[in-house]
Amino acid sequence: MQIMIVDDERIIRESFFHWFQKSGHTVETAASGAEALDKLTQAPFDLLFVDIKMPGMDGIELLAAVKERYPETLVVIITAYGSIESAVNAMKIGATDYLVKPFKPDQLSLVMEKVAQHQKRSSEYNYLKGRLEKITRFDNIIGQSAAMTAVFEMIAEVADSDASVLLAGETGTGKELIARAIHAKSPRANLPFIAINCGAIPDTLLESELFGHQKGAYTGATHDRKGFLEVVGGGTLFLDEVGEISPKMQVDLLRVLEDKTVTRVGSRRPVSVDFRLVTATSRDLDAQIDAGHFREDFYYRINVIQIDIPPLRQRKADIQLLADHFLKKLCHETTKRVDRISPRALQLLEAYDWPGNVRELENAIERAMVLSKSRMLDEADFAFLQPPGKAAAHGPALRDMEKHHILDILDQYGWNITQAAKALGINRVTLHKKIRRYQLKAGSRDNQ
Ligand SMILES: Nc1ncnc2c1ncn2[C@@H]1O[C@H](COP(=O)(O)OP(=O)(O)OP(=O)(O)O)[C@@H](O)[C@H]1O
Repeated sequence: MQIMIVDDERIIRESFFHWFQKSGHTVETAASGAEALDKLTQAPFDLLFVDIKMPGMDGIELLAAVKERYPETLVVIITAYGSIESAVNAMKIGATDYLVKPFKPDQLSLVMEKVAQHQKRSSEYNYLKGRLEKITRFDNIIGQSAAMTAVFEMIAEVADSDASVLLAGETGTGKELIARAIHAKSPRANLPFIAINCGAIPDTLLESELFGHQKGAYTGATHDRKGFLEVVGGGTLFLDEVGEISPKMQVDLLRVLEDKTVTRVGSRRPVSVDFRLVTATSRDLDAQIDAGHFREDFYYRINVIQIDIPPLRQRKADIQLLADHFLKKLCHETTKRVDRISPRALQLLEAYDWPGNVRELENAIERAMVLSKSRMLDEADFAFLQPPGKAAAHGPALRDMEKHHILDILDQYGWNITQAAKALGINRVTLHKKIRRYQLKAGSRDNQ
């Protein structure tokens, strides 16, 4: 065990130190409550022996602070004969046991037995908690908020059918993960799952990727090639950012969905196809329809069932679970031993806005872990997260200026993404990312 002795009397610290070191424990000492708290921020401790009477912060105050910040750390109170009452009070606020001075080694052994029993009970508790955690995850999707539980239920309900599903949610909310879960729970689970990000591929390439082409259809088409609509062969086709598909291709896809046949580019011979369609969007398709960028008939075809995935800031109950999950996952993938997040750091994570949602949380945990020097991630490890509202305190932030400039250019080019991206000197994918990040919409200038 990692043990710390907190006592202002050097002789007590030293006698404990030798006794525990002989028993094979790792021991640290601190001469005051403040020193103990400082050491706790540097490394985790399993057990603290704390003298009640100390100048400055006394043992009871230290106990309260430890229980608040490090609830898993056990505390044994050391008290003088005659002040047992305060030791009993200490037990009420979370001490595991108490030891009366002066004491003999076998009394210390008895206390250690009690500590061991306590640890056994808490590991049983953690085991049960682990089992509960299994219930709060659904096919690798973590969540315990009411919103995510409703999403899990929807997945289970729709998986069996062949109905087209539209997943609507901001970037990084887990749409692809959910699409994969729908496929994994469906009767098509043993057939391919193909994911295509329609926002990242130029239109002509997307056409040839989806529909395939006949030899000679264009320069460079040196042989016949099947598109994904054929290759998917009975499986699930996931079209991410479906709002980016051009109106022409929407018509072509609508035909495929109605006829269940596909005609390769440059060919006239239709081939039968079979697949289940799952699509996702981070944009408001209703607004896109109103703006004339998205076809209503195609929309109804892909949106037989819609699952809305709420942004992370609207399901704070999931943050701790997700943060622990990523911590465990990253620990497993690296050699770094970081296994806890301090309660204050968690408070900070819960207060943050998460514009990039779960993906941003995963990246934040990874970044904090790489830089952290202790086994526990603390508030300071997440200093790179801008607290909500802080940017506004110093006039318009760079972020706001960028947002308004992009909106100006988009309006100027009638929301033609290709032309606006060119004018801004960035590529289309980057522009789409910024539109999503700033949640820009046609006509949203009026609400700025
Ligand atoms: N509920 C969750 N549980 C565990 N991991 C999650 C969860 N939601 C998202 N993730 C993880 O966050 C990352 C982003 O998820 P995903 O790619 O599914 O989001 P998305 O909504 O499809 O994003 P985009 O719209 O940008 O494509 C992935 O690494 C994914 O594994």
